[in-house]
Amino acid sequence: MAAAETTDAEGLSAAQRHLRDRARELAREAAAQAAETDRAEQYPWPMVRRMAEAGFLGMTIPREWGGAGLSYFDAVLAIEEFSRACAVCGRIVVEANMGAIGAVMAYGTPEQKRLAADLVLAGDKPAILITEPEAGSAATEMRTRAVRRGDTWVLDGDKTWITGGGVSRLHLVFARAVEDGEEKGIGGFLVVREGDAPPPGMSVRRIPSMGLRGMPEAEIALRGVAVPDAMVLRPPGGFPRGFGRLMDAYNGQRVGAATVALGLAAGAYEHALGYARRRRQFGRPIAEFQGLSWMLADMAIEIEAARAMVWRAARSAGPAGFPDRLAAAQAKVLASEMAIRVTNAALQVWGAAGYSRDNPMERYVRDARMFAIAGGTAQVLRNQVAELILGRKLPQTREGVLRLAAEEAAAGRAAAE
Ligand SMILES: CC(C)(COP(=O)(O)OP(=O)(O)OC[C@H]1O[C@@H](n2cnc3c(N)ncnc32)[C@H](O)[C@@H]1OP(=O)(O)O)[C@@H](O)C(=O)NCCC(=O)NCCSC(=O)CCS(=O)O
Ligand SMILES: Cc1cc2nc3c(=O)[nH]c(=O)nc-3n(C[C@H](O)[C@H](O)[C@H](O)COP(=O)(O)OP(=O)(O)OC[C@H]3O[C@@H](n4cnc5c(N)ncnc54)[C@H](O)[C@@H]3O)c2cc1C
Repeated sequence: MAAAETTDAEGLSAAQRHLRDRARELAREAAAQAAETDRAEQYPWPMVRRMAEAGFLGMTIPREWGGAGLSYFDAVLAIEEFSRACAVCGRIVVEANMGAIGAVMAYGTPEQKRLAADLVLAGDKPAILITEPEAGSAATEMRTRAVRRGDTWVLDGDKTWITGGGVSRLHLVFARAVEDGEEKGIGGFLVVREGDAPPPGMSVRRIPSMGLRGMPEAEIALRGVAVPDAMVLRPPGGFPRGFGRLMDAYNGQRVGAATVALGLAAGAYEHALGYARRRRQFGRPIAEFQGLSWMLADMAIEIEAARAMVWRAARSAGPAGFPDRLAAAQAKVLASEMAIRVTNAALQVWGAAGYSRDNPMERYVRDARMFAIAGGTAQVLRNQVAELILGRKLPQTREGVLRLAAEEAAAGRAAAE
């Protein structure tokens, strides 16, 4: 029988502590460039190369494809460290280990896996294209279509708020699959940018955003983009179950996004704690004022609670190898809302100095804001948590609510007869 692995008080193995220490070390370089990345609104390519060389991109890719074969939990340990220093870097590590790359590694053909693994290990952060101008939370109402013409699928539609638009090479496009004139369900289509220009038929327009300014967000128009049949990602159950199985993979990225929120909150808290000890008013360190020390205490409590939920979600990988849907949604709601509160409180501790753009606190506040919106808003994820704990579908459309009411009325009449 194999000896049980020794873990520390946090439940981490020696290898996991080493991974975290390595990430912490490299995150010092990430910290040094974070302000300039934000100011210049430029994707941090030099840092991407450093993270790729150090093996932080593609950690979760199985060894047979050249990755490190690490778990989502291992990846989470590294993502928190990068996000404390530079949330843009943290998000790059998320998308180079979870989401689209997770879906390809789970459902892809050997050729698709080879292609995706090579791109990510060389420094690509894949993009996932779900949202559309008229289909945000209601993602299943997407209109983008992939129409089969022989061995080629032709994509037409508009995607928006696509993270990495213009810098990513691998794109996982969610679209309605139409074969023989009939809609079959929602599928995943892999589109690769080979050179500097977008692939034929794809155009990209950057959206100016509030935070995480080193990471481009973009509108992406797809006009007759040709995808060979060999680049269609076919999860078990085919197109009719395509959306659900692709979302299974996306639950991993929800945990990743929750980790970035956790990391940046922890980074802001550390800056606030240090400042509260140093800064003196009324002849005393400001940390001695109960109004402030309780704020610091609440920050510490909230961060620990979020970390516990994020770790639980990351460790919950189900049969498909992805984190559990309920645990992922719970962790993301808690961590994203916590990050907004904690970064705001941290800025408050700094007083006017926190409000200056010479200081990282205002960046932390801006960077924290997106996580309760992207990847499923806090409201929509609460709907999902409610459905899963109640064990029933809670329809959001008017038609769905009316249908449910009619079904319940019919069941009531049948019971009375
Ligand atoms: C799921 C929703 C779009 C609600 O739409 P519907 O009410 O039409 O859909 P459902 O009937 O609830 O679901 C359809 C189908 O999918 C399965 N499903 C849904 N969510 C999950 C999940 N998280 N994990 C596994 N399976 C899931 C569901 O069971 C159904 O399966 P069957 O057909 O029964 O097999 C809406 O609730 C929603 O999630 N909206 C948010 C959309 C979203 O998250 N967009 C993210 C875009 S990417 C992004 O933002 C990146 C940012 S980042 O930094 O990560
Ligand atoms: C920084 C950033 C990065 C992103 N990256 C990506 C990406 O890489 N790929 C991608 O595909 N998408 C991406 N998105 C898009 C993101 O997934 C959507 O913004 C999100 O799903 C919400 O859609 P929406 O913005 O259209 O809001 P809407 O769906 O229009 O919602 C507006 C408001 O209504 C609420 N609401 C809507 N429906 C309900 C309901 N049923 N119950 C209760 N409240 C409800 C919402 O919570 C929200 O407060 C990103 C967004 C941001 C901000």
